[in-house]
Amino acid sequence: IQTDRQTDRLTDLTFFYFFPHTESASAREHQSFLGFAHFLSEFGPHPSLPRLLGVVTVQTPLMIAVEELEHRDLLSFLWRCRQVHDLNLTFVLTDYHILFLTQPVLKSQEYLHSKNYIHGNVKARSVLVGWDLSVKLWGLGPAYRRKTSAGSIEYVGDMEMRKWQAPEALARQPLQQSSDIWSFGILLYEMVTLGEPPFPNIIASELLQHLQRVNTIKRPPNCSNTLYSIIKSCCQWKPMDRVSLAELIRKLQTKERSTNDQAVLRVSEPFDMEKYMREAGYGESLNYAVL
Ligand SMILES: Nc1ncnc2c1ncn2[C@@H]1O[C@H](COP(=O)(O)OP(=O)(O)OP(=O)(O)O)[C@@H](O)[C@H]1O
Repeated sequence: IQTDRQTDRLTDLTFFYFFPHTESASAREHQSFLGFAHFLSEFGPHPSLPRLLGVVTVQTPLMIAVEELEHRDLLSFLWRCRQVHDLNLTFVLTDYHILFLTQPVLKSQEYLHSKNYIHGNVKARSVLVGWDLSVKLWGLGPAYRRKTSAGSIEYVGDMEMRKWQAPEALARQPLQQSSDIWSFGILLYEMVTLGEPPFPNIIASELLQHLQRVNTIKRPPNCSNTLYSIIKSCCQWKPMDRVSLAELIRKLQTKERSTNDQAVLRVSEPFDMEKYMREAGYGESLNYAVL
């Protein structure tokens, strides 16, 4: 871990995490911030993870500096892609983009799994998008919290994570690598719908019972057969029935070469943040500060 002596080398393409956030931050939170920095440094560089540029440890505010990805998180990027009339933002997404943009997410999952980590928080908000549409997987907070809870059974306490979680996680069983595959299927759903919340009509606390009945996620409107079949191969109730990571990467690569690049994904309804928060499950935890 580097010290603040390195900061003058950092460029303006740097995203900083600061500590403390509040004056009442405890010593435990201080340790946890440094622990998280150390956790990030253990991964080493990978093309599909944001680069850790340095950490200020010797004086407050403590800082973690990571490579900045200019379009920020994929969820807000998807919302901006709805505004096709906005001349400053001329991105239009097709199935091709979905197949192409999500492959780095799988590559970073593969890397984490090879190091015996489960990401546990795969969703559009955990993915960062660069100016050149490079994509990197972030959102490693829950993986760190699981590591520090020393092998106790991980329970998805946070309501706002539930809509992305595999049934076994909702049922308070330990996460498996294939739990990340389920969440990847939900991420594809978010992309096809340009950032709609998954399971919009189901209350997050009742999602497990819902999945017990239907076993998978409903086809989103306008979703192609190709994409829906990939989503379903990820979102299988039984972990062992889910497609493997290697197979999924192969599938995406093959489909990317043959898919229709013409049909632009669109959403007719204007975006409504309050509705999103409610339907994504944030409303139940009253955590409106997250976005
Ligand atoms: N390296 C980065 N480059 C650009 N934007 C970033 C970067 N890291 C975070 N952001 C932006 O800041 C927001 C908050 O990031 P942060 O990592 O604090 O998320 P969080 O809600 O705490 O996530 P978690 O689910 O990991 O707890 C992200 O949604 C994203 O828009």
